[in-house]
Amino acid sequence: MAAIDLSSPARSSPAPLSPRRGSLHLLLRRPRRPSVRCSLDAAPKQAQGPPAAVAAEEAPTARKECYGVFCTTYDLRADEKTKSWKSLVNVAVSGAAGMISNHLLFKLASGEVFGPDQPIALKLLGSERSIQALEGVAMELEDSLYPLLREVSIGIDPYVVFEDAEWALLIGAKPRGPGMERSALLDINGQIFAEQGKALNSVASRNVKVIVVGNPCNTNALICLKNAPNIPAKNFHALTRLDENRAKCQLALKAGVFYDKVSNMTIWGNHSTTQVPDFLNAKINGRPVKEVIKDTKWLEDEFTKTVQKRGGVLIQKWGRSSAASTAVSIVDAIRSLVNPTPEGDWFSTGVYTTGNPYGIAEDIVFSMPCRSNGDGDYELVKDVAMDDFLWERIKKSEAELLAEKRCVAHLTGEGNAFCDLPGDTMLPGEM
Ligand SMILES: NC(=O)C1=CN([C@@H]2O[C@H](COP(=O)(O)OP(=O)(O)OC[C@H]3O[C@@H](n4cnc5c(N)ncnc54)[C@H](OP(=O)(O)O)[C@@H]3O)[C@@H](O)[C@H]2O)C=CC1
Ligand SMILES: O=C([O-])CC(=O)C(=O)O
Repeated sequence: MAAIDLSSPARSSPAPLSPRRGSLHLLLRRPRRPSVRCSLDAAPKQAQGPPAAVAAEEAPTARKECYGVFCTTYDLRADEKTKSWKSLVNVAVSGAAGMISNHLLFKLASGEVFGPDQPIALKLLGSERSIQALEGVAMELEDSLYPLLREVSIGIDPYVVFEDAEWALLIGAKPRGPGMERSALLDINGQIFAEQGKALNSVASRNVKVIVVGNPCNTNALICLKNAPNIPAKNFHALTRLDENRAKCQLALKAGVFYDKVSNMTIWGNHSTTQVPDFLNAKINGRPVKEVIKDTKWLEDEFTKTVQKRGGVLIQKWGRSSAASTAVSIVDAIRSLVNPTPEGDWFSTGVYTTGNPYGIAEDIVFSMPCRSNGDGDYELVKDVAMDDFLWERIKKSEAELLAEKRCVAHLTGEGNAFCDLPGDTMLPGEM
């Protein structure tokens, strides 16, 4: 159990009668469920009475799961300002007390991700290790007075925290420590993602969109989707948007243009040092990169390696891995799915390969170029050029992912694991 004192006076004090802007729930183990909610779709009877009083009458046992003064609810439809808002979106975040989340959560709550008329419920997953810190995160969210942030809950059981999640941003994962074999990391983190996949399968929205950030993110995403057979495999993503952003930045620097002039940037493959930043299809000012940057040697060697190892160089400078830019790239990844892709452009995301038009091995999670019409779904881009240089590198990343997959067969329901990982491949942060 989490080290939380549910009998503390702060949590057992009566719910306040004055309306509040949000609610914070503390979620522990099944079968406890929060039943006091702040909702835009409040039932009509709630709309008629004093909201806090209704909550107190209907959910006496829920009170103990609330956190201090946050145990209240109210009818947002009664408020002129919020009447035109969309209905609440449920966003679950794991590793919510970690560094990336510390940037991301405030962006989500501000409205810059889902839009200014999209109220949001944040469901934060921590662990016994982090639950105190998570309370601190939730308190900071409350103190930020974000109008769109209508519900915050924290907990350590994914079966509770992921309930009804429409987005699951899976960030929490054990970092690879000194001397730890990559196969051990795959196993430890794979178990986390297998459990979270099962939890999503049981309790999340049937159309939940899942973005796996925790490394090794491609194989973690594969494990997660294999453990969630009732959720479309297409809904699972491994975050490679940070790599795309890094690649755009390097091309812009070399061409002497601002980075908004770089488009059609694909990262192919694994979020590792075998990833392939594609300069064959990318464009600068609408022209093929190779027409603008004539230094082919730079593109093939320096550009490719710089992008592959950017994370590691940053760790050497900072002493920790990219957190702010990763959070920004998660925002970009979500925005690319909830807004139509600009005409002629695309974005990169690690997705399930089954049915891909490129000839990449089926049944792995591989970063590829995608477009969206803004409904949360995507299509793979078909008209991309391929040459020997690009294809050779794609095959190397594919081989790495196939080896990772063999290594986690025990977690994907495919028999006994057999680990023969290529020795020269690493996470971007390892070098
Ligand atoms: N795909 C990408 O582009 C990128 C991915 N990453 C990856 O994102 C992940 C999170 O990074 P960041 O937020 O900086 O990391 P932090 O170390 O700050 O946070 C990671 C969180 O993971 C959780 N965790 C889960 N299991 C364990 C475990 N066994 N041991 C320790 N912690 C665990 C912890 O939360 P709790 O105790 O609550 O579970 C912790 O708060 C890492 O895997 C990192 O490699 C980082 C940058 C880019
Ligand atoms: O290896 C890490 O943890 C960091 C990482 O993924 C990156 O910077 O791309």
